[in-house]
Amino acid sequence: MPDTARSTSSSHPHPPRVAALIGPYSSGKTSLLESLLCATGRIHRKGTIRDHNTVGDNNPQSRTREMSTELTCVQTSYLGEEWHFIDCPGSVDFAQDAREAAMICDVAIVVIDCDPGRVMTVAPILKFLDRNRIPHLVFINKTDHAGIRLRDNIDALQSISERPLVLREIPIREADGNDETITGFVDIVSERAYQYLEGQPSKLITMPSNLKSREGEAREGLLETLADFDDNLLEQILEDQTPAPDTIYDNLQQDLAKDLIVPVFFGSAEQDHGIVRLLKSLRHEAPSSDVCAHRLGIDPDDSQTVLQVFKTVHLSHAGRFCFARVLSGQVKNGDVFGGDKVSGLCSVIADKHEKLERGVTGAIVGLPRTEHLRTGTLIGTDGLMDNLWPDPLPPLYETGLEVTKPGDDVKLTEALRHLCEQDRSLGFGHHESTGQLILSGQGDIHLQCALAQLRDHYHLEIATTPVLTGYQETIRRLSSARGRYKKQTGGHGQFGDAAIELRPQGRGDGFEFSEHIVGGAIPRQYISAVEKGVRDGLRSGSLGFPVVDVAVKLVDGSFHAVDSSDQAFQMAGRIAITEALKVAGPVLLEPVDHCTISIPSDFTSKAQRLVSTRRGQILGFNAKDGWQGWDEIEVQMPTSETADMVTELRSLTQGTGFFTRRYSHMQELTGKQADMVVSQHAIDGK
Ligand SMILES: Nc1nc2c(ncn2[C@@H]2O[C@H](COP(=O)(O)OP(=O)(O)OP(=O)(O)O)[C@@H](O)[C@H]2O)c(=O)[nH]1
Repeated sequence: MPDTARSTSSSHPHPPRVAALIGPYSSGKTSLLESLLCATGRIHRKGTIRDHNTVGDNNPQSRTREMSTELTCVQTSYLGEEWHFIDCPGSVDFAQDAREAAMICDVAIVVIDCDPGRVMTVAPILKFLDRNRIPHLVFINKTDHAGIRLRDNIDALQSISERPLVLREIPIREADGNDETITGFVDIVSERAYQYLEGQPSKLITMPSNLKSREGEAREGLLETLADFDDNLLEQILEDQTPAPDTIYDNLQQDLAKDLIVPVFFGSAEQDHGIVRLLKSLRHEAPSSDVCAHRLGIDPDDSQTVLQVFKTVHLSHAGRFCFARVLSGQVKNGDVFGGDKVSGLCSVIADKHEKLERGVTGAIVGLPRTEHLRTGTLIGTDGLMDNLWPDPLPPLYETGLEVTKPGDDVKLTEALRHLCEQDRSLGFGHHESTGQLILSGQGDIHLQCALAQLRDHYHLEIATTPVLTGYQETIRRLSSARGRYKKQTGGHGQFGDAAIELRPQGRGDGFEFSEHIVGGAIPRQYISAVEKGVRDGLRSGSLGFPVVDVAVKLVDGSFHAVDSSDQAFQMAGRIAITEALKVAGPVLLEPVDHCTISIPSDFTSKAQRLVSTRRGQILGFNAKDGWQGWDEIEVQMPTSETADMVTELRSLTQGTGFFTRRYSHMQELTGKQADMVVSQHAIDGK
């Protein structure tokens, strides 16, 4: 295969390096992995997505959905150097896995579709890489179609990338009917031209004469960008000197390692176009693992062995199984990390685990049966270390869960704990006010995959239920009522009599109980029983919901020397409050969330419309801090409207919009909507 980069190869091969294939949904990451593995000899025949026989996407969920739902790590070697490629899911539903993988990689290969209309979908990924200073390059995939306009893609991409893009090659085109197809490329550092050949490596050809000026222009652009970060190079350019190729390569290597530039390549994973070009650049320019180690806050020359765990799975044959990158030293069986003694160390090649004697610095290793390690753990043989690992993505979508077989609750809790360890962006818990068991995640597909795992791996039968809203009720008017409880059934009777006044309190002021009993109308020992009865009665008001923000004053009553008891006064309190509530102007309260919606500015007006159709109130909007080209809208919106908002928000914003939410306050709900809630509640309660 022709060497499209430097012909000199380093006399000291690099220790293992890690490249994460990351990018929007369906941009071709799994196909690119297949192509890279074939080009490096790890596999001899490429599988296809259509035939469900690719190395990546090898779990049942991925195969069925024809989309990646989890990470695939594969080890290979290229020209004597070890590489670990990680195919990351592209769907926003599985973004957590992609983020964890990006954190430990030496370079992220951002794979995008060759479609300027879809470029925006990569914006959140670029933001994540930029914010965490993760070196990355772009591979524009699917350039095998006719009529491709690379320039439009690059312009659109530059408008969302904080780092300057550096074009590494330009296309050679040939007429194809009314359109043109890309038939090769010119490497603008070596200034060599290559023609793609079907099923074979690209062929070195003479540079087409009509491309010379375009190539010169592109090269000038590349040098100018590099000179922004190197004064010597700037001087050479100003003095009209031609920099030596090694100077350019050194700049490319250093600037990528410092995450100052984003080199751009193009090709076709399906046709194997541009793959060797990409591999050669990775070989020469991707930083070593010490850059990643520094980024994660450790000294790679530390005398201890240090591991960063980036993925946890639960396997039937290996218990809790952690994927970790060795950031310093060498890991071997018998080493102790915190409370965990390494045993059964293995390499990870997709779903195959092979015994490993030692994992050297830079390598990805598998650690079976761990007790204490979790995704995000940074740990050395001397113990736990401080960590710069990002927080998990906040939940955006929810469903209610119920086991259909009685007695499965404990098993379900354990299974959910496993799933949430595997994917930190999943969560579960009982709703504070409704008590409903809620599973939360990033979107509908995310939760569907979790449910499929509960069914297939944990053999649990689960029903999903709509998320209940924690409605409450309160009152508008003062009222008063008397509750008399009297039973005479021979022998000891029951007698309690309590008169109360009920008044509304301010929103959020809660419940208050006081008494103004004079002349011993109710003996003191029964007053707390009345209060208990009142509190019981407030659990379900006249609309059927818990009553809040009311004050009750016990003002009068009577008792019987023999028949009165705690129980009788509790009943009296309960009757009194039920009667008082009926005439106090009951009103429904619904919970309201404060949401911060983040969207690229192009979509701000669409997002504002979405807020108003969902009964939201816009409190203001601003440019999103540190996110050039993005806005942030502050909103108050009923909780019942936010539960599934992400689906609509994504469809309006090419999958880029997201939000955070927190409970804000309760607000009155009246009219038709309130009537619907009350009548539905009455039906459900029956
Ligand atoms: N024409 C063309 N199609 C491609 C190319 N690469 C991938 N595809 C097709 O694009 C679709 C998605 O490819 P995948 O490799 O599964 O994409 P992905 O990025 O791994 O998908 P997710 O991980 O689910 O985000 C499949 O139908 C591929 O056959 C390419 O270079 N050219």
